[in-house]
Amino acid sequence: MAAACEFRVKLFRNLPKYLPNTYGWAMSPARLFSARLRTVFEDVGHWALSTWAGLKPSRRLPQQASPRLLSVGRADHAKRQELPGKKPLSEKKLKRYFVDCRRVLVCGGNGGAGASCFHSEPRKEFGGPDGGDGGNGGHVILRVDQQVKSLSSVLSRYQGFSGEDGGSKNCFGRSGAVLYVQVPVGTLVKEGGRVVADLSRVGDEYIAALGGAGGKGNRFFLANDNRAPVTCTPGQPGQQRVLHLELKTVAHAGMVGFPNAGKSSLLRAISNARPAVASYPFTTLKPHVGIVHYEGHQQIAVADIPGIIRGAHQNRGLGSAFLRHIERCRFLLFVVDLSQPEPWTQVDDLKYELEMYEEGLSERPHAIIANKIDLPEARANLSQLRDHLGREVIALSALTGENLEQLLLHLKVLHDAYVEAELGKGRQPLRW
Ligand SMILES: Nc1nc2c(ncn2[C@@H]2O[C@H](COP(=O)(O)OP(=O)(O)OP(=O)(O)O)[C@@H](O)[C@H]2O)c(=O)[nH]1
Ligand SMILES: [Mg+2]
Repeated sequence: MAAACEFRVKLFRNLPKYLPNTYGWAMSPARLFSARLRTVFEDVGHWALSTWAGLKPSRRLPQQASPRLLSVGRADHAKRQELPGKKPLSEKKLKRYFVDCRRVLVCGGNGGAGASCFHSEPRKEFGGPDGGDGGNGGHVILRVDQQVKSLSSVLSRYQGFSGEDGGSKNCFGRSGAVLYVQVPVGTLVKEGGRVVADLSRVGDEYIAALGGAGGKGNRFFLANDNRAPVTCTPGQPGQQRVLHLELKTVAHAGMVGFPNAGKSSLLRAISNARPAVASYPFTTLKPHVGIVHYEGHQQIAVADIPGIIRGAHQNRGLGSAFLRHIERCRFLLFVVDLSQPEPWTQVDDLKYELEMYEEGLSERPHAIIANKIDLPEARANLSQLRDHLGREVIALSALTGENLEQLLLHLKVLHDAYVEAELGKGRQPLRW
């Protein structure tokens, strides 16, 4: 099927001519990146299109073209990529699978009891105490697993494995195995409203409940003044805790915008994520993360956050609960519907809501994306928006794919700046 073909678009050496270099980007002539997506800009004459299977001679690149690679997707093409016969899950169903809060009762395993018995052998009257100790109960440990994307697989109660009882002939009981609970990256563990752990990196572990210590057998109590102790102790019960797990989606970039601004359409256009798109507000009910692939196996994770409206911090619309997913995003993309009158008010409102949620959140590195440039009223609003904001705005259309390459390039610039800053602080940058 033609739509399923992988396309690669070769970007000419003279790309800066067509992309306004208003960000002062260092447009390196070297290979910049290639995003593994399917659609191309057929309307840009200076872009040539090649597929591995069958090149149209008229569309072949000229010999002098540099081998810089770039490709981007287009929302309407993206829709056709869905596998035939496999119906995508509706947003409502997806929401059921996406759980970002969980209350969990965790109980460590109980310790095994110590044994009380005496050595018995023919012709050996006083064999002495030989009761072994009980095994320790197993801990319950929360462990970050990159494959787990929501807290839906986390149960409401976990009971750790108990240790075995001690036996005769100085046999010690086996300790209970550790019970691992897999949680997604970005899980916050709270107890009584207090944050006790922040599992933000792959492989992070937190001991949620300690296993109880095993009891002592009577052999343990053997002493010079007591050669035949009968005392043994029971195992201790495991620790019990009620924990609140909270997921904060971890992605490089977070898309923030009013409902219907086209965030989901944009994510579909630049990545393989498939959030639902519809013309009614609050279509998206849970965060979606899409991966944008660049050359050299570099990946940038972009999160589509449900729509935010004015007064979200007072629980209007879907409320501000989703803003916590933005907290972990390293940089933001403010998506504005350019076809609406006075689109700059959207940016102001979004920044205000972010600021009300957490001070300084709106100051994160960000870009302003003006979507729906294909509509005639949007074109008229663009210069006004630029004047009001006094900064560069990336005007594009998620529907037609117009100017998506500028967003992809800027995304890379933001990502590179983040990586540099993290390395400068001696920290490992987030890798998807
Ligand atoms: N003309 C035009 N329509 C667009 C464009 N992008 C999105 N739309 C339309 O805008 C409507 C809303 O798009 P969505 O992607 O669902 O918007 P959203 O921001 O994810 O909305 P919520 O999930 O409700 O927050 C849909 O009908 C899209 O087809 C665009 O670039 N041009
Ligand atoms: Mg949406």
